[in-house]
Amino acid sequence: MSQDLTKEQQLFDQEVTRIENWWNTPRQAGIQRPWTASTIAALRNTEPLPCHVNPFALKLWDLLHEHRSRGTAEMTFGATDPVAVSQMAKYMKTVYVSGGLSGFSENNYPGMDHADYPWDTVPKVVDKIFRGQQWHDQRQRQVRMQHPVEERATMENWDYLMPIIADGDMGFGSLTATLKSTKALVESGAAGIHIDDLAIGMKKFTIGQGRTIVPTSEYEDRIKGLRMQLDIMGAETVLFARCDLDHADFITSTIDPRDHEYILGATADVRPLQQVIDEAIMSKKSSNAVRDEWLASAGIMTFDEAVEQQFLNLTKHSTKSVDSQLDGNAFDTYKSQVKYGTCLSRRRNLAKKLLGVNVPFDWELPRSHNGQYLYRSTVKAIVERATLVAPLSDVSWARMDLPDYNDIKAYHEAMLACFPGRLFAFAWGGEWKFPPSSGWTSERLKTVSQDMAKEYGVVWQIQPMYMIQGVNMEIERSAAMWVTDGMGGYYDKIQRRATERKPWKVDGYEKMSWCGGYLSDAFFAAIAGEEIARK
Ligand SMILES: C[C@](O)(C(=O)O)[C@H](CC(=O)O)C(=O)O
Repeated sequence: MSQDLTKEQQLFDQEVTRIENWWNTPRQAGIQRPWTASTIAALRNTEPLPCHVNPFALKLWDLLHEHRSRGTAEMTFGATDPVAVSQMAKYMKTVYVSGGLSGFSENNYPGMDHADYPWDTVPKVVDKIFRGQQWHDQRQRQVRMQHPVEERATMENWDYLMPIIADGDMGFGSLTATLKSTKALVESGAAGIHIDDLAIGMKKFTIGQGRTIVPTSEYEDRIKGLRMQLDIMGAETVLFARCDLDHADFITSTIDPRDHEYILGATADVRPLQQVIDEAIMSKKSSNAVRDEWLASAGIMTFDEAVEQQFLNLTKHSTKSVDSQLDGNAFDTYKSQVKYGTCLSRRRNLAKKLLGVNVPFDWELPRSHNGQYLYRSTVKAIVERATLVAPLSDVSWARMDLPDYNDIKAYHEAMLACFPGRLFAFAWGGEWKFPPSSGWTSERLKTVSQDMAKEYGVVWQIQPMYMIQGVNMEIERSAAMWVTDGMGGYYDKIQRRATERKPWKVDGYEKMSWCGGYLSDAFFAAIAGEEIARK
């Protein structure tokens, strides 16, 4: 390489200006970055590759904003098969690539969604779908161009090039893994990516206890990592900041004071939970039963609750001498002095000063086998995390399992109070019961998607993996039919119905257009020198 230092600096400065100009475009202007354009320029290649996903990402961005201004939502579901996606294009404008579904259907070692599949599983599925979409688009265009203009008006014309939103899970490890998986997703064709605050290797939704989140600071770093990689690539990819704190039972560490308010400790004089469980296992007792017993006896609560309990005890059992020292408003004073991010030791000191005694509380005692700390999830904590990462992300998403409608409402209202006009995403689940005790009525359920779009701006709503139940039922039906009715059944129930569909479907079913029959013929004809387009 030549050593023209002036030229090198000039090119670098030009790149910095290009980045600054890009950050001033309407799509980028709302993002508040903690780094400068020159930092990003220094992390770019000397000749950055064009980002082929950008038209799709901008299409997604516009679509979400159109929905926001109309008060409607894009409804889609997770798919891993490009053929299925080609049919979805008739009704929806985006497609979701679910990690759970990919791990279950695109993996040689399938299993429940513990995000334990190889980190490049989702990028590979995105790549497959992206290429499939391009091919369907090419196939349709070629069929249409075979017909004169006036005939084309009666033909189908689908937009197969639906922006893909991909599951980035928890970034799959350290920050460098987050950067790599973001890069792979963007290169594969992801117009949107979501990333969450679950702990790597600890995603577990199958049994009662298990959801583990990382500290706030680690979540913030993941969002920063993803955004920084998008900046390095010059990618318009939409960043969905998902927060999985709802129903979380554990947090991996106490390092971030912003989480201290929600970490649970034992207030009774008990032995460490894990020690008790280990002994139970040795003596062939049920660890679950022992655990439940321990939890019931340990006085598990947050530190603030322990302070309140101590305050109530002191006031109830106060003697004259204690009474004279204890301010009757001590707990209110305590509450007014602890703020978001006040660490445990300051809370302890303050409580001691106001109550005159040490408040018993130990968050080490309930730690789990893997060292996680017990955690109490609240809507307030979700809002705090979502608020923190909102300026760096484009869409907020509170992941809620078996959600309480009142929580959904409280979360979105709190966020909108800080960020009016914010875009939100929401994932519905499978086999949820929607009980009235959680704010659900059959009336509400009927229109909840539309209502959430209109009232809160939840513009992207998905059924992430569970639509596969519908697909399974169709396959089951076809399998039963084929086995009992054979070719006669296929002819009558599938072939005839597909080919006789009116109006004529470009997608197919005639002359094998759905599997590219026309397109192959066109290749042969063009090579032979025939004109294949009609006017
Ligand atoms: C959206 C999700 O990430 C997925 O992989 O589809 C899962 C879905 C689920 O387990 O219900 C998730 O929400 O974590």
